[in-house]
Amino acid sequence: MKIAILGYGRMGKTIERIAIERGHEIVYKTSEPINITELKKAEVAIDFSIPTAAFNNITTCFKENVPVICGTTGWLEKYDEAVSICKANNAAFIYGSNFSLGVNLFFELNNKLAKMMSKFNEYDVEVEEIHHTKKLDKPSGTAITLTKGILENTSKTDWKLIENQEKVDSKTIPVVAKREDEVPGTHTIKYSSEIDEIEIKHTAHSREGFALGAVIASEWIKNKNGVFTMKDVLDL
Ligand SMILES: NC(=O)C1=CN([C@@H]2O[C@H](COP(=O)(O)OP(=O)(O)OC[C@H]3O[C@@H](n4cnc5c(N)ncnc54)[C@H](OP(=O)(O)O)[C@@H]3O)[C@@H](O)[C@H]2O)C=CC1
Ligand SMILES: O=C(O)C1=N[C@H](C(=O)O)C[C@H](O)C1
Repeated sequence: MKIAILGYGRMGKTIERIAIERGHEIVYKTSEPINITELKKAEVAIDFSIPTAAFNNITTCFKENVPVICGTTGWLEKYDEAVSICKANNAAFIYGSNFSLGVNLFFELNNKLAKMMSKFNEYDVEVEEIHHTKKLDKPSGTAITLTKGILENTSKTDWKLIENQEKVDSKTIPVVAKREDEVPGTHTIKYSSEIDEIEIKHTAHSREGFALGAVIASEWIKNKNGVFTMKDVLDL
């Protein structure tokens, strides 16, 4: 396939390598606003850019009828608007806060565990994410997806990013975001009672899984219209 890479940073470069290994051609790569003539050479665009650029990038692709895989996080307040523009243009779109197979399995496990734990009030839940110090957004998109999974499956009603070990009320999920040198991405869900703790954790060892998932999603979306998720791609 002919692929455009929007955002040629850490992820863009990893995606380029994996896409070429899988027989694809990178026809356009940029770290600047889109050049439409260049974009039109592509059969699919993969956006791993920055929070302030993602919405413009993906909606430009919708208008030019280039399917988009978007992994950029930190712009989700505009997700619903993006979906409307996608549908209005009969375009194709996948946003994923995390494209790795492991994390998408972890999302399912998190939902199931939350549902199970919802019957037991003696446990408090906490979400923690750790990422490298160059990450622009906080909490991570993955932590937000995990938190939404807990909200959908328990009686919790809200979440809050905790900066200084502050306490939250019993209806709110505390989300802790830590930044450490080169960490690619670690997410932990912890249920604690007076008696014990139950913890599930996903640790990414590199960016390979995110990039491979994004390339697989771009292969999957070919000849499709509509708004999809990695759950559709992986048939989970
Ligand atoms: N969904 C997932 O599985 C994953 C998502 N991510 C997310 O992907 C995004 C990118 O991460 P990462 O590669 O580590 O970040 P980087 O900072 O390494 O890369 C971002 C790139 O986007 C460029 N950029 C700036 N403005 C634009 C623009 N208008 N259009 C296109 N590109 C632009 C930056 O250029 P410059 O440096 O010149 O500003 C930079 O090269 C983040 O939001 C991150 O959270 C990361 C890993 C996995
Ligand atoms: O910025 C990153 O690096 C990552 N961002 C994504 C997120 O915000 O969840 C996915 C992954 O954890 C790495």
